[in-house]
Amino acid sequence: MAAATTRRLCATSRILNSPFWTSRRTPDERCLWTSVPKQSPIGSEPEPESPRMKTEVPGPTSQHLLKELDKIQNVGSVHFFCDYEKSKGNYVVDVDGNVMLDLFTQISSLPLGYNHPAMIAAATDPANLATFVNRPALGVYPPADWVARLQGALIDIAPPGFRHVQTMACGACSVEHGMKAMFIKYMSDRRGGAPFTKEEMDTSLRNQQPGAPNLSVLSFDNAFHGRTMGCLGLTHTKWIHKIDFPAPDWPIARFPVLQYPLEDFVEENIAEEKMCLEMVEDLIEKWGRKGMPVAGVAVEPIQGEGGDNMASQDFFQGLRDITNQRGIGLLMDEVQTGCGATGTFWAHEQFNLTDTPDVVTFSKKMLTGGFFHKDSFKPKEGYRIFNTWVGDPAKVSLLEAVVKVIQTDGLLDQARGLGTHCAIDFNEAAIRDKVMARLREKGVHTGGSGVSTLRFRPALILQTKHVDIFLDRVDSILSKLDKTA
Ligand SMILES: O=C(O)CCC(=O)C(=O)O
Ligand SMILES: NCCCC(=O)O
Repeated sequence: MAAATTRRLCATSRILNSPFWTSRRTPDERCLWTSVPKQSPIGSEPEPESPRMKTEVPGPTSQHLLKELDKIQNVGSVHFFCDYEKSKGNYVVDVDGNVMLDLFTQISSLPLGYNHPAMIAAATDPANLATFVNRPALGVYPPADWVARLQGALIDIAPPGFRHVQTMACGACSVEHGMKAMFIKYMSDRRGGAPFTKEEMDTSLRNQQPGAPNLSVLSFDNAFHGRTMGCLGLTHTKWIHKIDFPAPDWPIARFPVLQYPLEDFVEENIAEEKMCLEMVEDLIEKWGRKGMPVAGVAVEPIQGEGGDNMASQDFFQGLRDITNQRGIGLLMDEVQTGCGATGTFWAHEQFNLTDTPDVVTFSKKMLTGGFFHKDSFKPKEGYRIFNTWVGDPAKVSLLEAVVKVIQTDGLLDQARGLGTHCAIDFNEAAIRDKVMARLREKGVHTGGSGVSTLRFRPALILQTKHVDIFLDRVDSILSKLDKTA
């Protein structure tokens, strides 16, 4: 009994102990949002009142489809098949008719839940038809309204201090090109404005120096920045993501491992963060001596796939100071934390940095990938940050609708504490997995992360009543675990 009770208390204190906002929360605040779509999603049906389970999950229809899909591709990651027409608001409906409260929302990528009327309206607006039908090579043939769309959907909600944005297709693509922007800036600074030499141009084609310089990017233990080959060099969560793939010998620093409750471990946590920052400096020196200078540092404001690991604003200010002093880039990866998930549009706003990061990447809830960057990180030549699509205007028009809802419904004003970005640590992965499975049986869909963490990634339209449904289910599950512990 005592062990499970401690687990529960730890979970609660973890949620309530974000290092970012201790000053503006009270102990009984819950992380919730209180806005809902003004109309019902598709058709006239409202969001379901509560979960309704008909079968186990995956149910028979999902299991049949899994077998069929397995004939075409690996299905090792598939949880269940969904009915996206019937899914509404905070509820996902699977192909067996199970109605589940969705607190994971397609790995954190549905800003307004399922079938939000504002998004349906944008998708069916005849004025958007040409955008949906004709996917342009945006970097070469942008549509006439592209500047206005970038302004309305992206620049208007850019983190403070940013006026430049580059769209991309997905999160990894965004981080990959964000890294390129840091390399371009690093080399351009060191060239001091001189043009490329013929030797640089020729050697670049054969992956040789000086055209292909031996630069590195520093990342952190338990970081997740995507799965393309460059991004994988920064990703250190699970071996299954990395094994068999060549990876660059780039420096990896310790990400602070804070002790909770924060107020009981003030000195220890300060010392931990200081040690991590010293390690960053040491690694930058060491890699410089190895002939692989560090051109930038990549970090998530909250490590997402790695288990919702957080650090204080002092730690992030420390990173900004170190990178500025050394003339190298700071890439803040907001793929999972951006678009209001933490109660501000961008999580790093809560760090009150004295200078902005150089690059801020986004995707997931933003629907389009991309990155904001400082003016000085805009390449001087075309085709350097480029591919055929460089994003998709159709996604940007949906994002415009999302941004309007966030603003008109005041979703950010109604966030408490960490907004929707919450997690619970369990002592063991097996217990976390058991709780997640029991929650699913009771109609609440959550996600795992880190070693033994259960994460919540609901839509921004989550209300108190949804949090109550979760708490009711989890209490009953934990009290049963108490009895068997
Ligand atoms: O699970 C996550 O946090 C990251 C999801 C993702 O982008 C991936 O697994 O490639
Ligand atoms: N990074 C993949 C996570 C997917 C899942 O937990 O289902």
